[in-house]
Amino acid sequence: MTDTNSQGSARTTGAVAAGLATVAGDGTVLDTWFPAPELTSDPGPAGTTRLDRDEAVNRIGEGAAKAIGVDARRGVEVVAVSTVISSLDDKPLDAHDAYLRLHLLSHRLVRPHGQNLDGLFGLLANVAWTSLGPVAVDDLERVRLNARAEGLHLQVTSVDKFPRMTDYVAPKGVRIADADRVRLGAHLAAGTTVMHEGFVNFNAGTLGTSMVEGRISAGVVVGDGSDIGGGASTMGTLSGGGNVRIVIGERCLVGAEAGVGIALGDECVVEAGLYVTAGTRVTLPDGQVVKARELSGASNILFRRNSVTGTVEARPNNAVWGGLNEVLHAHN
Ligand SMILES: CC(C)(COP(=O)(O)OP(=O)(O)OC[C@H]1O[C@@H](n2cnc3c(N)ncnc32)[C@H](O)[C@@H]1OP(=O)(O)O)[C@@H](O)C(=O)NCCC(=O)NCCSC(=O)CCC(=O)O
Ligand SMILES: O=C(O)C1=N[C@H](C(=O)O)CCC1
Ligand SMILES: [Mg+2]
Repeated sequence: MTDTNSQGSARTTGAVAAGLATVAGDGTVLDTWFPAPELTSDPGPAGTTRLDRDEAVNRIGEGAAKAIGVDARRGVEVVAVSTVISSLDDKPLDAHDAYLRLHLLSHRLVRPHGQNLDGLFGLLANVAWTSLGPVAVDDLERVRLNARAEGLHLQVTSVDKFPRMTDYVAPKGVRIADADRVRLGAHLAAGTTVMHEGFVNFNAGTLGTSMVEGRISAGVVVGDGSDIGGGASTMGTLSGGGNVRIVIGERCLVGAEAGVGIALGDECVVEAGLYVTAGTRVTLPDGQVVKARELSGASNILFRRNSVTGTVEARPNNAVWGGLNEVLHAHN
């Protein structure tokens, strides 16, 4: 089931959304939640403006009237905003704009790599994500005491630049066994199941039905019908020197504890426990040895480490792994 909502080449489009932003005492924007972002070809000038109470109710709903205002316990003010992105090709302007782009991904309005995210990390504050909502890291101990004073136990689920996706967007047709494992900005197509060991970073995710028991790193895209086995790794490009953008094609199986540092075409299998890096020397059926990067994007290959010789081999993929177990995806 390939997701049809996503617009892979939305680069000339803009976006508009009304949302609720949390602003710390020093003016830092901690987050912005946009419940119903929209793409538009006629967005108007880029930027964020504050909405008054009536405008907020009109654009966001009745509850917005109560949601906005000062929250003394957390030392923040919640404000209603309207954010416009003139062109998704332009880099993000500020934190509101950055949050809107993350929402566009998780709402499946834009596919990974379908918009400019240059400078994103620099625009996002490092935030304490708590059971009472976002808190400025420097205010955390004071807020903890404020909570205790009211008999509340403040839970801090993470201190990070990205919140978990499901606190902002819960896309339909998706199961996520452990919500902490999926960051806002993940793109999960209907039919995707993310098990506890799975992980999905921002600007990454699935395009169709998939079982995700391994890690989908920032920028990695997994095609329809593919399975990322338990603890499997897809090599990232943000840190550690990886520079190949990983794409997993359709109906692939990346075995448990395996890893991929090259793109896979369709119908490929990587044996459990085998990490295929771009430089791995791979023996082909005719005895020729090539670097795995030369096979990047090729279809119908089974990669395995010969358990007798230790040689990594690429063979025609005759391993009929049977495809996804439909029962695990049909009723998401
Ligand atoms: C690589 C494959 C796909 C191979 O499977 P096949 O069905 O093609 O092979 P097979 O039937 O086992 O074997 C076919 C022939 O090849 C031989 N053969 C197989 N692997 C070999 C190897 N590495 N080296 C040398 N020979 C090998 C067999 O002995 C057999 O020989 P003869 O023909 O002479 O008899 C598999 O081993 C594998 O790794 N599957 C991944 C499964 C997986 O990890 N799924 C994700 C689950 S996720 C999960 O489990 C979650 C749990 C967790 O969290 O960890
Ligand atoms: O989708 C599920 O639920 C899965 N359950 C299996 C399990 O619990 O072991 C693993 C695969 C997916
Ligand atoms: Mg077999």
